[in-house]
Amino acid sequence: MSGEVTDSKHPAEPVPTSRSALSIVLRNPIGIASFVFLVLVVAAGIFGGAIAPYGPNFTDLSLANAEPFTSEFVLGGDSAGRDILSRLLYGTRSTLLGSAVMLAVALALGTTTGLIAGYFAGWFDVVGGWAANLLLALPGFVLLVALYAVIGPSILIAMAVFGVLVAPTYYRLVRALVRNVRNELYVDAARVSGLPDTRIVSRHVLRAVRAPIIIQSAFVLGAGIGVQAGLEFLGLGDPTEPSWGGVLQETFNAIFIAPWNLVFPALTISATTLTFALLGNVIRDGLKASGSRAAPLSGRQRTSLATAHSAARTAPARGGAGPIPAGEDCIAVTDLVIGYPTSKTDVREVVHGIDLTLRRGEIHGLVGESGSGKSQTAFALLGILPAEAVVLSGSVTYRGKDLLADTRALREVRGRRIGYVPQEPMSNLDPTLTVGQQLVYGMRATTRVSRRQARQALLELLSRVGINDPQRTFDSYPHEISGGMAQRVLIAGAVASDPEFIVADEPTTALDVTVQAEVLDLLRELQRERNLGMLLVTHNLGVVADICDYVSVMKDGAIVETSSAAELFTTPKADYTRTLLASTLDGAELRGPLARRTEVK
Ligand SMILES: Nc1ncnc2c1ncn2[C@@H]1O[C@H](COP(=O)(O)OP(=O)(O)OP(=O)(O)O)[C@@H](O)[C@H]1O
Repeated sequence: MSGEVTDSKHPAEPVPTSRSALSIVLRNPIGIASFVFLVLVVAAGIFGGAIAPYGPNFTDLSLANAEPFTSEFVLGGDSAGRDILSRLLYGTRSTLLGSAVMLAVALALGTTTGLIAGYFAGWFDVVGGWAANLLLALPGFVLLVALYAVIGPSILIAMAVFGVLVAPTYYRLVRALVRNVRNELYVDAARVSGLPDTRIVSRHVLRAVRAPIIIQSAFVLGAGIGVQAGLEFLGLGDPTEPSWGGVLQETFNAIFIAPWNLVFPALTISATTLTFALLGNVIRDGLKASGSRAAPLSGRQRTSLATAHSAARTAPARGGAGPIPAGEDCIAVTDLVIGYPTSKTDVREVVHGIDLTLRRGEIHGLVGESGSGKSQTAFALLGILPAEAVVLSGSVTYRGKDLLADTRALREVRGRRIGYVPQEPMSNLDPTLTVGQQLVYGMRATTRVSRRQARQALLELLSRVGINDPQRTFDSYPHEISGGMAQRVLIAGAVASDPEFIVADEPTTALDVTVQAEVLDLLRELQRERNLGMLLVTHNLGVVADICDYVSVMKDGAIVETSSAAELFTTPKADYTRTLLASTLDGAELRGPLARRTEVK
């Protein structure tokens, strides 16, 4: 086998999900080329004076407008007889310095104000918005040219002013990002936990804005070099200092005498500008890829991973569900193995070859501690595993078809013959549509009814699932109904297509205790009325005792015991089941009252 297979107890190194900008650059050929080029430019900026063959103002009039590649002047001479290569090398430092000043000003001004406006909003946000709009509306280049009369030939001051003009782009970016982050629940949690705003900003908010700022800075640096060269080309730089734009101007003036001499300063400026843009693109693409979940494997990679994995497996850890019955009225899960790739050749197994049989008319509980693989099993049955998950082996057989292998068969039965009740009712409703719109849409996608018929049937169903004012709920948006109502709505949606089976993934976890009991009653009633088969995923043994007929106990991705609910509670077979039963508080001895403190210090 090409790669090592690891199990959940010995996980391999996780696929990295966030990387530094430098490591992203060094993993990409364009990134490496850009990085090397920029290192050379910076080296030229630092050591330019030492490596230049001549001084910046060395003049040999006999070499005025000398052609490139002469023995004296490698890149030719300008109209005053100065070496173009030496002047470019000397000019690199001022070019980089100018761009660095511009970037520092733009970053300091734009990022700080964007942070304050995004985080605290209020009047600062209003004033900041106006100021940013005003600065963006100014014609920057023209303004810099006009400023020449005031500030004189100082390219550093001109670039600092340009930094002020660029600051609004940072302001807008940072403000928008911070506004998104400040509404996140983890920021609220940090706030209520008493962290001061400065800590919240540095710990949570800055992290979110760091990557976009780096990307933006690459583009801004490129633009800065172009603008600086443009100003110097127009003669607004210091005439006594060599600069890239200055050399461009000098060679441009002699374009009809020595046209080739223009090529090298032009190439230097455009290649550096382009390199910053490429670097920005590489970092952006890299961060996008690493910020998303691990990239799903291709079909071929999945097949070879599954084949290699099957070969490496020794014995399936089957859950003891007994022989799998053939027949119309059941869903049979056989030897299901699910894993998550940790690389292209390695996989972490999270479900280890389980067997499970769901029959119509029965509620089958799937119980186990958190992380034992209950949801993964339920998702596999519905074909809604995360994109990066791989079904390494096994089958889910329904009416003679393997739903894992036959996607068409899966599409035909999912939502029609097998309904789904999710764990988080609110996040499973689209906030932009009314409850009625999405219920009608869902029902018409799975059954052949007119809009009017669907509406009528759904209003009756809403009433059946215990919603007091079906019409009002039907016309409401999800945020206008309670969590309990939302779960009833989803249950109504799941049974609207008259399915044979329902997969319910912890359907009461997100609800309060009284509503939980009502929803469980409702599920039991609907199951009996419609002779439904149900897979009920739960970590609550009380729920199992309440409504399940059969139960499978999962531990570490394997089923350790399957039996009737009555047997499970009276004669549990597996040690783990006994531990699980012993760990419930129900029936435990009451603890005595707290001892009074008699001593007062
Ligand atoms: N997208 C994913 N990538 C990698 N591993 C995952 C992913 N989703 C789930 N897992 C792993 O699969 C295992 C089983 O997860 P699963 O969600 O099925 O547990 P569960 O029993 O339903 O737990 P809970 O009751 O807390 O929902 C866990 O170890 C989990 O870390």
